[in-house]
Formats: sequence, C-alpha cells, structure tokens
Amino acid sequence: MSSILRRCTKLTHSGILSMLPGSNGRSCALQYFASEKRYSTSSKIKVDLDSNTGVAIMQFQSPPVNSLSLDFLTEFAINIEKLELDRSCRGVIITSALPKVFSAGLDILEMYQKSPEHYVEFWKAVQEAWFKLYGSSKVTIAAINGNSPAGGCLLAMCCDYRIMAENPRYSIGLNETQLGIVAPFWFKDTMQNVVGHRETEKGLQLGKLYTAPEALKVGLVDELVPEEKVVSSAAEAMSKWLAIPDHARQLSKSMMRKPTIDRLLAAREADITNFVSFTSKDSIQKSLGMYMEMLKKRRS
Ligand SMILES: CC/C=C\C/C=C\C/C=C\C=C\CC(=O)SCCNC(=O)CCNC(=O)[C@H](O)C(C)(C)COP(=O)(O)OP(=O)(O)OC[C@H]1O[C@@H](n2cnc3c(N)ncnc32)[C@H](O)[C@@H]1OP(=O)(O)O
Repeated sequence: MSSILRRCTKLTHSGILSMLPGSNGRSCALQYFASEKRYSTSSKIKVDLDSNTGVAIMQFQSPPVNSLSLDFLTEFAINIEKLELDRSCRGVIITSALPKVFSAGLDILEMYQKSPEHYVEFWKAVQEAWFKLYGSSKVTIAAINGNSPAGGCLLAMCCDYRIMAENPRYSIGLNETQLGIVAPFWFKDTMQNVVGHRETEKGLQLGKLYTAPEALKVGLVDELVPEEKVVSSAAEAMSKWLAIPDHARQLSKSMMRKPTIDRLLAAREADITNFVSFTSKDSIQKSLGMYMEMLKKRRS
C-alpha cells in the first residue's frame, strides 16, 4: 500500500497528474487501482482489485445520486460476497465516482406506491447488503467524498474506518425521521456501536444530518481530509489496518459485531413484516410522496 502512496506522491509532484483531465489526488489513487485487475464491471458499481496489495476499491457509479435501489443493493451484495470469498483480497475501500454524493441512501421510489411483494423483495436486499458488509471479515474503509444521508450513512457506518471530505457542505447521518419514517433497530444498533447511546438517541430523534466537522466531533467519521485526498488517505489508513495479522483482527471484529448481527438474524422475518406493514400505511406513503416533492422543488 505504501508503494501506492509513493507512486501517487511521485506523480503529483512530477506534475504528470496535473496534465491529466480532471486529475487530482483522488483520481491518482483511482487510476493506480484501475491499472490493476478489473474485478467486476457492473452498471452501478465498479470494483478493481490490486493483486499486489490485496486491496479492492469499490466505486459507486449510479447517477444521479447513487441511491440504493433494488438493483444497486443486489449488485453491491454480490460484489462484497465475491471479495469475501477471494483469499487474495484483504481490504476494501468504498467510495463514489460521482461528484458531491457518496450515496443518497435507500431509493425512495422503491418504497413508494409499490406492491407488498416488491417491498418484501426490496427489504430483503437491504438486509442482505447490511449482513454482507457489516459481517465482512475484510478491512473495510469508507472514503466518503460527498453527502451521505440515511442508507448512505448506514453503509459508511458498517465499515471499520471512515474518512470524509472536509467540505462543510457535505453531511452524513440517519435522517429518517425527517422523512416521517423510522430507522429500523439494526440501523440504530449500527449507529450506537459507532457513536454511543446518547449521540444516537439525539441523532435518530432529530434525524440529524451532521456536517463533516460535526461528524468528526461526535466520532461518526474518524478523519477529515481535503476532498482530493479522500481515497489516498483511505489507502494510507488501509496499510495500517493491514499491518495487523488477519486472523487476530478478524476474530476481534467478529467478537465486536456478532451480537448485533445475531439480533437481526433472529428477527429477520419479523423485520420484513414490520417494514412492509409500516411502508404500506397511507400516512407513510403520504410522507414519502411529500418528501419526493420537496426534493424536486428544492431543485427548481
Ligand atoms: C417501526 C419501524 C419498522 C420498520 C422500519 C420501517 C421503515 C424504515 C424505512 C426506511 C429507511 C430508509 C432509509 C433511507 O435511506 S431513506 C432515503 C433518505 N435519503 C435522503 O433523505 C436523501 C435525499 N436526497 C438528498 O438530500 C439529495 O438528493 C442529495 C443531498 C443526496 C444530493 O443533492 P443534489 O442536489 O446533488 O441532488 P438532487 O437534485 O437533490 O437529486 C437529484 C435527483 O435524485 C433524486 N433523489 C435524491 N435522493 C433520492 C433517493 N434517496 N431516492 C430516490 N431519488 C432520490 C431527486 O429527487 C432528484 O430527482 P429528479 O432529478 O428531480 O427527478
């Protein structure tokens, strides 16, 4: 990994990168990884695995805002599973290829005016993505290079370490109550495991979207760095995590996360039933419809 950084630094200093269109530290890291094995190319997510370092970089590339649709979540879970089974992969960096947004969270259209059967399928995909990422034995680092509300924040919180662009206009948090919906207990558990009980209680009730500096202050993210350095800083952090013997780190991770995972495993079906009946309520559909309208108005 340090070879990646040395190479990035060399290129930046030599000015070669500045000759590339749209070049910056972020693209340096991406270009380096891109020169390695293209692991998978699906329409919404790109994964490159560096066979020398064992580090995969997963880039979300689903315009306009990387919302977590059924297709996106399915691709995501497949990719994480594939990397999990690959013994040559030791770590995964998750980031966005789109400007200004890491992920807008769950795709609201998947929860709006659809059939109960669709809600079941969608919620299973949300659960599956969480099981795969939260339960991953690899080192996972979120390189948060844009806004990351709700489900986007959940994905980031599932990772072992979070680095966010220090842009104060970017925010992150579980803002579900602002949409008139309630984050399920395992979203809450995941947040509580990151920032503790009190901050989760405030954050969840208020549907708080933390600015990048606020997120650092409460421990929702671990580091803020200039936007162009988010991915190279993630690579740097990764090298520290990979210096620990895998078996010891993996057992420690599993020891910390198993109770949270077991809790959803035990309530998987009930959680789906809850989601379907909650989402199908007229009042919830009305709230979601109004929220989508608000998003559109804000745009115009
Ligand atoms: C008792 C309990 C039992 C069970 C549990 C039950 C229920 C729990 C249920 C659900 C949990 C949900 C968690 C979620 O993730 S909900 C999603 C929350 N997401 C948001 O609130 C983000 C909304 N989006 C934004 O704030 C912004 O789009 C942005 C900051 C991410 C990006 O801003 P931009 O200015 O760059 O882009 P926009 O112009 O706003 O958007 C472009 C385009 O994209 C559409 N869009 C945005 N976000 C979403 C989304 N999450 N899903 C679908 N579509 C989205 C937006 O409307 C624009 O569309 P148009 O181009 O206008 O058509």
